[in-house]
Amino acid sequence: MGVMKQIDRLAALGLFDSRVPRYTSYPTAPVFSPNIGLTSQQRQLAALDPKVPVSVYIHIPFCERLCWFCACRTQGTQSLSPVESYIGTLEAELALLADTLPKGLRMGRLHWGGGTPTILPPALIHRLARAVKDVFAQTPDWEFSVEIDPTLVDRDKIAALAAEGMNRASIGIQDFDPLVQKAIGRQQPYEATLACVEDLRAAGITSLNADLVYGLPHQTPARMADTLDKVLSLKPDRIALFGYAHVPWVAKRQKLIDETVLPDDQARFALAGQSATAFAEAGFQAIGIDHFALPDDGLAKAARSGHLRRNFQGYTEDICPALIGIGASSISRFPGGYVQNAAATPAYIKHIEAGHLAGARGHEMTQEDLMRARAIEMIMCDFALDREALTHQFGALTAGLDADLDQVVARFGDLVSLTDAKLEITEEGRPMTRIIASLFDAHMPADAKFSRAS
Ligand SMILES: C=Cc1c2[nH]c(c1C)Cc1[nH]c(c(CCC(=O)O)c1C)Cc1[nH]c(c(C)c1CCC(=O)O)Cc1[nH]c(c(C)c1C=C)C2
Ligand SMILES: C[C@H]1O[C@@H](n2cnc3c(N)ncnc32)[C@H](O)[C@@H]1O
Ligand code: MET
Ligand code: SF4
Repeated sequence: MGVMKQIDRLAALGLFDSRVPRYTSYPTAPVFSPNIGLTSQQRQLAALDPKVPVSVYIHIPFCERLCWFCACRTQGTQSLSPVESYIGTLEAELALLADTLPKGLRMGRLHWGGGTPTILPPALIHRLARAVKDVFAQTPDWEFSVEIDPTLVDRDKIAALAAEGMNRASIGIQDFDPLVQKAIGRQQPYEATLACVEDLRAAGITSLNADLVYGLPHQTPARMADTLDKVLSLKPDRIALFGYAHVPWVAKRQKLIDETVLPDDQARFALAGQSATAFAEAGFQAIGIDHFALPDDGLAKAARSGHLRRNFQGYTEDICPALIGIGASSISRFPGGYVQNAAATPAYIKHIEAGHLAGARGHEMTQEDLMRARAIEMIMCDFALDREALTHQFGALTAGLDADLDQVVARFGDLVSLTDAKLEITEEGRPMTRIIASLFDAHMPADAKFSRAS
């Protein structure tokens, strides 16, 4: 089928009109309830099995510059004093966690995200790392990943992170074109990014991810081609390519984006396709809806063996069943549900200073929720819903999906195939993945104002 024909068909099925979640969790964070908070958090932390290692996520909600396109929970600061005081609050939260968690719990993974963790000077990097390691002993195969802003990092910071054990890194790039950068309020020279990558490799980083965004103002095929060349010349192991989510009603700073120069539906679709082709030609394997990885990278191996998972950071090969989120707006995932810390930094600080943890919203999972969460995760990771595996895990409950499966087939026809064993999304149907996943979402709010599906 020609490109135009495929796009028309997908458009008629709602590709450009649908507003659906990205399913980094199910249920998604917007439907968490304020009735599930501190009490649930304390109970679920205390109930963790100390023999099973956890993942730990720490959120640093500060940046030196605020990029206009960005929908992350973060605030701009020109001074280090709120950052230093925030590290003190994280230390206090970690001490509260130590009082609540079972003794002997270890971490298999540590991730620092944001915002911009590399806003921390070396002394604060060491302080925070020490506070985490005081509470969580490390497993022998412990991994430590950090989100790096190439324009706000230097050799001393990289050396400090490496000394604390950082072995993976993710750098923000978004786009290298000067006109695009100007239109998103983000200046980032290629040379500075290259120097950062060289420093990271010299410091022993074996897995390097680069974040890119398509659908930004002024992006054209020619400018994108140049960005893609530059990104590939940095030799990342993984690439995340996100579709620009324009949600100025959520992220107020996006009001600075000139909507008249945003690529339209067809142009966005073409930019995504052009990028995927360039990555494939460079030897990258496509992973899920928005990631690419070299065949030897752990993410590609996990995808090939059916062990890819989805969490708040996107796709992962992380197998730890629990994730403890620390810091403002961080979400913890427990075997029985989710709890999110107070989202605004001042509110988060108030909770911790009052001497208790900061859980403010959440969701406790029923068996039905757990079954649907796994079904949606399978669709997002494998483009397939393995009915046999689900039935093996959840028994008769899985029959509750039959009506949804019929609806998917009725709506998407030969873009999917359904057998007793599994539902599969065809290559051509893949752009519809989030929309198909949403048909299994029993918590989808009627008035949802999510970002677009394409
Ligand atoms: C690094 C930044 C983050 C990205 N996702 C998250 C973070 C911290 C996780 C996250 N994103 C949203 C929520 C919900 C509630 C909240 O606390 O704000 C959480 C926990 C919402 C959200 N994120 C994006 C949008 C458009 C929204 C609003 C609702 C929706 O449309 O789903 C956009 C977005 N954020 C990130 C990416 C990669 C991305 C879009 C591709 C990173
Ligand atoms: C953590 C990563 O999330 C991506 N990111 C941040 N904000 C948005 C948005 N509005 N739309 C798409 N991607 C976004 C950037 O690529 C960043 O590096
Ligand atoms: N803040 C960093 C950057 O923009 C990391 C990615 S965005 C959370 O480069
Ligand atoms: S893209 Fe990174 S540096 Fe820019 S505002 Fe978002 S978190 Fe901060």
